[in-house]
Amino acid sequence: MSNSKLFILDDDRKTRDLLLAFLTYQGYDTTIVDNDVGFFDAPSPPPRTLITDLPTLLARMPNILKTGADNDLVVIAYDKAESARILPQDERWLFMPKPLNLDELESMVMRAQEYHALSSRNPDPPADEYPHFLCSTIIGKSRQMLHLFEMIEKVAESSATVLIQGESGTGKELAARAIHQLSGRSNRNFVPINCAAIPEDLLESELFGHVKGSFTGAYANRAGRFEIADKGTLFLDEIGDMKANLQVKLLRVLQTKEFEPVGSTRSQKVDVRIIAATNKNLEEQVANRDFREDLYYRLSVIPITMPPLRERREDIPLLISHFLGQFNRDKRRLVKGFSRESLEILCNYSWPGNVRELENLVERMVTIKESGFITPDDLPEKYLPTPSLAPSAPAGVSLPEPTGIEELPAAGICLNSAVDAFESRLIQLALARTGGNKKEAAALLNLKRTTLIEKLKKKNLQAS
Ligand SMILES: Nc1ncnc2c1ncn2[C@@H]1O[C@H](COP(=O)(O)OP(=O)(O)OP(=O)(O)O)[C@@H](O)[C@H]1O
Repeated sequence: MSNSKLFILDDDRKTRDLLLAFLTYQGYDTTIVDNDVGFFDAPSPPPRTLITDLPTLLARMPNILKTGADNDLVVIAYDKAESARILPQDERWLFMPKPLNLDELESMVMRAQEYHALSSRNPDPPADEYPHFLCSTIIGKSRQMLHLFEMIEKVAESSATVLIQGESGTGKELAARAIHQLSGRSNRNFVPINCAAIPEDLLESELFGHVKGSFTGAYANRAGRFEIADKGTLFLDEIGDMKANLQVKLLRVLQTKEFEPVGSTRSQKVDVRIIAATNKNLEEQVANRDFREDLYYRLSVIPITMPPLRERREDIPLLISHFLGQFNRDKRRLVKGFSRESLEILCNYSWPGNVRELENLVERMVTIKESGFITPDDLPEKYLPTPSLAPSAPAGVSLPEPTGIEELPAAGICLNSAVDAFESRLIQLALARTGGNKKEAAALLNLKRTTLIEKLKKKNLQAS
C-alpha cells in the first residue's frame, strides 16, 4: 500500500507550514486543510489521517467524529501533555504533547499508516494502492515481498507441492501458513512438523502414525500427521534434515498418495498438500548425495525463495513499527518508537537472524524501555556500527577539508543524516589533528570539552 494522504488542520500558520514542510520532506503526500467545510462535508477520497492541534480538534469534534465514523479516520492531536485524557480511548486517537517533536510525529504517522494497512475494517485498499501485508501476518512493501505476495496468491490456487527455501527467520512458516489460508483447504488442518526437532526413530511414527504394539510404548493406535492433515496442508519444516530411509518413504507417499502406519501392512489413502521448507541449500545437498534427487524434484514443483532482510532494507521500518505496536499492546507499554538515529543504525545492520532477530530485538527493547523513544544508547552493542577514527590519509599527508556537497543529489538527501555525518567527520578530523586530545579538539571545534565528550558518546565514537 502506498502511504495514505495526510491532512493538517491547524489555525496557526507557522505550525502547519512546519508540519507540511517536514512531512512532505519525509515523502508523505500532505495537504493543509484551510477550512474544514469541504473537507468534512464531501470528503473525496475519504481522509484517513488527520494531524491537528487539540483546541482546533475540539472545535470541530462533531464534524470529525462524523467523518471518522465511516472510514476509520486516524487523528493525531497535539496539545499540552495533560490534555490527552480528553481524547476517546481508541487506537485511532493518537496524542502528542507539545512542544512538537518531529521524530515523535513521524513515528505516530507510521503508526497511523500501519493502522490503515492492518485494519480489518479496511480489507479492500483502493485499486491504486498495493497491500503492505498478506493474510494480515506477513508484512513487507519491498519489491521482493510484493513479488512474494503475488506468488503466494497464485500458488494457493493449486494443490501443487511447494518448496520454500530461505535463511532462518525469513518467514518460511508464515508463507506456508498464508498459502494454506488462501487455498481451498483453509477450512481443514494446517499441520506443521519440524523434521529436525524430532528424533529420527520417532519421526516415522509422527508422520505416518502407528498401530498398537508396533514398538515398545505403542499402547494404542495413533494417527500420524499425514492422517491429521488429510484434505488440508502438511508443512514439513527443515526437510533438509530428513534422514535417507524416511526420504524414501516420503517419496512413496508423494507418488502414490498412500502410506502405511508403523506396524501396519494396510495402506491408507490420503489427500494432503505438501509444503516443505529448509534453510539449507537443497541443490548442494543433492550434489553431495545428502538428499535424494528424485525427492528434491518431487518437492520443488513450485520453488519459493524468501529474501533475507538485508536485501530488503525498506521493510525494516515497517516491520519495526508493526512489532512495536504489537508488543506495546501485549505488554501494556508506551514505547513511542525508535529515534531517527537508532532507526538508521538498524536499517544498516546485516540481520543474520532476519525478521526473527528484528522481532526479538523490538520485544526486548519494549520490555526494557517501557516508554519514550529508543535511542542508540538503548541498543545492544552488537547493533552499533564500529567507529573508525583513524585518519584516512597516511601520516604526513594532509586530510582533505570537509567541504561538504556542492549540489543537491537528484534524488534528494536526508538532511539529518547528512548533517550528522558531516558533524562526525569534523570531530574525527579535529581528533586526528590533536592526536586524540579531546581538550584541544574541542578548542579547535569551538566546543566545550564536555560537549565534545557528550557528542562522542552519543555517536559511539572513540577518541583513540
Ligand atoms: N514478513 C514478516 N512479517 C511479519 N513477521 C514476520 C515476517 N517474516 C517473519 N516474521 C516473524 O519472524 C519470526 C520467524 O518467522 P518464521 O518462523 O516463519 O521463519 P522461518 O523462515 O520459518 O524460520 P526457521 O527457518 O528458523 O524455521 C516469526 O515470529 C514470524 O512471525
